[in-house]
Amino acid sequence: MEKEVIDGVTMKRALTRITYEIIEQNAQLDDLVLVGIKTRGIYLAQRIAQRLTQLEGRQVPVGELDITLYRDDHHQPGPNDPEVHGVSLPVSIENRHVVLIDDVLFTGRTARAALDALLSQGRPQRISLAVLVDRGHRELPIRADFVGKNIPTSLDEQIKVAVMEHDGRDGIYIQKNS
Ligand SMILES: O=P(O)(O)OC[C@H]1O[C@H](OP(=O)(O)OP(=O)(O)O)[C@H](O)[C@@H]1O
Ligand SMILES: O=c1cc[nH]c(=O)[nH]1
Repeated sequence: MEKEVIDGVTMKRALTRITYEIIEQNAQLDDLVLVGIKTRGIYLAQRIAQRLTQLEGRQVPVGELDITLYRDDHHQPGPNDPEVHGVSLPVSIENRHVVLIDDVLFTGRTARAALDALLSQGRPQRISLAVLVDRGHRELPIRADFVGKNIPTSLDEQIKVAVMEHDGRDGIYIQKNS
């Protein structure tokens, strides 16, 4: 059974805070490119871009990465690395500051695959990682630069982020794997 741990209003506030932090760290918003990781990271990237426009009056390009986990058991960390299926970047990332955006950071394997995919497209000046939820249990030396919520979990739990655009509601939920 799933339990709501963060409601939609609090989730929106966390995204707004991440947006402010990105602004603070980027005097030159001209150099910024946001890249969302499928599925929900793409919607979160679009929302942060919209908020940036509202707050700063600037349009920031948003790209997409399609990365699928190849795991025997989707709920447990496994030995197989995620696979990159698609990279869609609206502008060159050469010498830009790329902020990768995902909903959940767990083992870090998706983020690592995303870094590989980005670096195959050019040489950004810098790559940062923004996640709505850091649930711990890293298997690689990867950390997020911008974190919406740290939610400590056990390995038999799963974090589900719901976004209005895909799930018809906003919120963060935790459920026990059966
Ligand atoms: O740090 P990791 O262990 O790699 O886990 C994090 C990834 O897992 C989820 O993706 P999922 O494969 O469930 O795809 P989805 O976003 O399309 O649901 C989540 O959206 C992250 O991309
Ligand atoms: O709990 C988890 C782990 C990986 N990906 C998720 O979306 N949730």
